[in-house]
Amino acid sequence: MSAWFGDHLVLDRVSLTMPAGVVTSLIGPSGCGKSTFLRILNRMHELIPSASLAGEVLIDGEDIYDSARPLIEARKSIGMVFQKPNPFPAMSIYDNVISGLKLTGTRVHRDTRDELVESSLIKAGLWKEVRDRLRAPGGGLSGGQQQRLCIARSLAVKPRVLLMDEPCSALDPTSTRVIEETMLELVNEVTIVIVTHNMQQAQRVSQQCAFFLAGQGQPGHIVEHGDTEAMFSDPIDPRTADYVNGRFG
Ligand SMILES: Nc1ncnc2c1ncn2[C@@H]1O[C@H](COP(=O)(O)OP(=O)(O)OP(=O)(O)O)[C@@H](O)[C@H]1O
Repeated sequence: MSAWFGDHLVLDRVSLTMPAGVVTSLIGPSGCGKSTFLRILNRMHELIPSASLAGEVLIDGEDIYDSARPLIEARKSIGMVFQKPNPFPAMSIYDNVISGLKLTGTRVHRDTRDELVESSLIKAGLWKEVRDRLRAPGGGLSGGQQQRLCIARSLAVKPRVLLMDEPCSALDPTSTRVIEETMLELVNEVTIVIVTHNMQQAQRVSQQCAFFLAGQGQPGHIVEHGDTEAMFSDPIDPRTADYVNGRFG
């Protein structure tokens, strides 16, 4: 993929395979295009008026940008969780979980709705804390709980891929740990791609890692990608070594 804002090239011919059943982390200094890359993966980049792109995003060999494929299909199969938890604050916890179904036009029979809410909250690691107050507003939960509610909302649509843009950067260490555990449990059924500035987090949660970098006035590109452990212990490129060891960025 290449991506622009106006005539500013921000990603230059970036290519990455993110295998199913694997957590891939995207690391790199601020402004190198990680979030842009992530937003391209579920067609959110095109919501910005000046944004354009070239290339393709293949899932099972089919391009999500194929004009014959409805946009809603990509949004349903590729969910996203943002840096700042964004549940609907006045909406109940229950309704928050199923809100994505309405937005994507997914019909779920009344009888199975309770089950779906429960299973989504269990998968997001929140069920035990909210089972007795499902009708309370989502905005009444702590920051970490709200983020897990957002994960449950994404999971209720049964996505194949979950994109996470610095999902723990606004959270305390305990909530962060719970979300990291949730990610490791989910990865068997949902492929996860996470942007993180936290090198320990990248090492804890991801099996594959990609290091993005943009030189002065240059577009972002991938310097190196591969097995996370190898990238941290024995990187190929000296710039990767400097970054993962905290010498810049
Ligand atoms: N809406 C926008 N309009 C114009 N330029 C943008 C927009 N969003 C991002 N950019 C530019 O695109 C480049 C990549 O930004 P992006 O947010 O993808 O980087 P990032 O690596 O995710 O940064 P960070 O780690 O700080 O979140 C930057 O030069 C940024 O200024």
